Amino acid sequence: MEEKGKILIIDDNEDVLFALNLLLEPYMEKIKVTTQPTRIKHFMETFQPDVILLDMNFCRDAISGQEGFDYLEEILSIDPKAIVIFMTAYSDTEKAVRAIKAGATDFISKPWEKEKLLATLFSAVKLSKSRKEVDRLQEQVTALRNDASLPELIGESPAMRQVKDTIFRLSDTDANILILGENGTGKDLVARMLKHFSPHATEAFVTIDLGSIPEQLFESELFGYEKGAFTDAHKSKPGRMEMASGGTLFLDEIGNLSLPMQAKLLTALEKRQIVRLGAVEPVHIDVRLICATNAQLPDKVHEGSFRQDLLYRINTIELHIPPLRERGEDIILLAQHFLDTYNRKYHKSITGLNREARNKLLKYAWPGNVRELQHILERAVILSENHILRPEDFLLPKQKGQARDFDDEELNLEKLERRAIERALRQSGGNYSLAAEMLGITRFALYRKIDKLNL
Ligand SMILES: Nc1ncnc2c1ncn2[C@@H]1O[C@H](COP(=O)(O)OP(=O)(O)OP(=O)(O)O)[C@@H](O)[C@H]1O
Repeated sequence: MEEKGKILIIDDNEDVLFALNLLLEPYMEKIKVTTQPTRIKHFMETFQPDVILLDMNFCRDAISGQEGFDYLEEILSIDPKAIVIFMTAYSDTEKAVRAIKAGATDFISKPWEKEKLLATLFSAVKLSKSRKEVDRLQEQVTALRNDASLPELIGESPAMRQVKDTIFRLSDTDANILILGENGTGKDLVARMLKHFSPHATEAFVTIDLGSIPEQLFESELFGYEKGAFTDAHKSKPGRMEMASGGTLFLDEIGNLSLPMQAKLLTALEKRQIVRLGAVEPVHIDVRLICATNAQLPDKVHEGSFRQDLLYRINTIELHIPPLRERGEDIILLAQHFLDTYNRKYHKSITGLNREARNKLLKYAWPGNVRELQHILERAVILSENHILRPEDFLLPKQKGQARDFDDEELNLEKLERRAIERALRQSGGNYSLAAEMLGITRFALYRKIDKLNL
């Protein structure tokens, strides 16, 4: 079916306007007619026509067509992408050619042939709609690209070096990647890095946080909709998958997706096409998929709340981001990094953290990971009056599980020592010097104890 559009007709002859209105009414969405070309601007602003049908001569007996050219110029100065069709006298081919050169889209001759007139108008409406759609998509892509300022991924611990190596090794692939890690470990940042170092680096990067969109909006967000698909759909809108086409789609918190939505997502990924809500025709999509979750997806598969086939589709490569408590000195590197950031932001000049403050951060278990560290540093920078941050500048919540390693019942010294060493090694990310410092012994003494306890 041909697409209906809004047509503005400008002609000084009322009979022509009447006849055109009558003829076109069944085929068009809306029609406005006027004998006064001086009202062009008003109609363009209030009616926003898809196509303007413009007569060439307005003064009685005028034949030069110059007025038509003047009005065309005015229209294009208001909207350079306006679609204008000239109406010319039958024999005026020369003027018609001139009109196209001046920026008109097409012309029709008077008296018109109905079929030819309709065909010309339908293709003009189609052109207008696709121009508007392309404009909207381009705007969205530009906005998304500008948004992609990439912070540095800080970390030199073995676990983080491995993450960085994997990101670089994946730089020339298109494989679907599943990023796993606790909340706040940097999954979003890693997804952006993957895109930044991929063949799609300059294309769109579109994120959708499946944990935050209500179930009933899932389809319209992901697949888009056509005008009139539901009560509030006043105009058509592409979904996130369509916007990401040619680039990267980042599905955050994929573990939160309900089973019916998992089925819809899987179908779209398998068929590489989506159908907008209210549309009939499918749209081809070509996206590189990156997903992230803090959930144990294999457990969810086991209990029947996550589809095995969807897991296979999204986890071609799995990338594990370690919790902050296992990254040792990275905690200090990150603290220094956030200190610099917030010094700049709040115009402070705190130079660093003293030894006790560093130890306090190293011993804490960081359930909220890097995000929690970032907030703690921001608060410390704002509130501290010291030149160097001290332990009292960091108000760390008391942790429920903190005493578990040393529960009240346990008095056996060897067991206590073993647990303390194991915990220090875990928290230091396997760095012996740091673990020794945390335990308050020398590196040499630590080696001896590890040997004695057979750790
Ligand atoms: N290694 C890092 N270096 C620098 N900044 C980091 C690092 N890791 C995380 N951040 C910062 O910490 C904050 C939280 O990171 P991010 O949002 O990527 O975590 P996430 O794992 O996606 O969290 P969630 O699971 O809650 O979605 C962000 O401001 C991010 O820029």
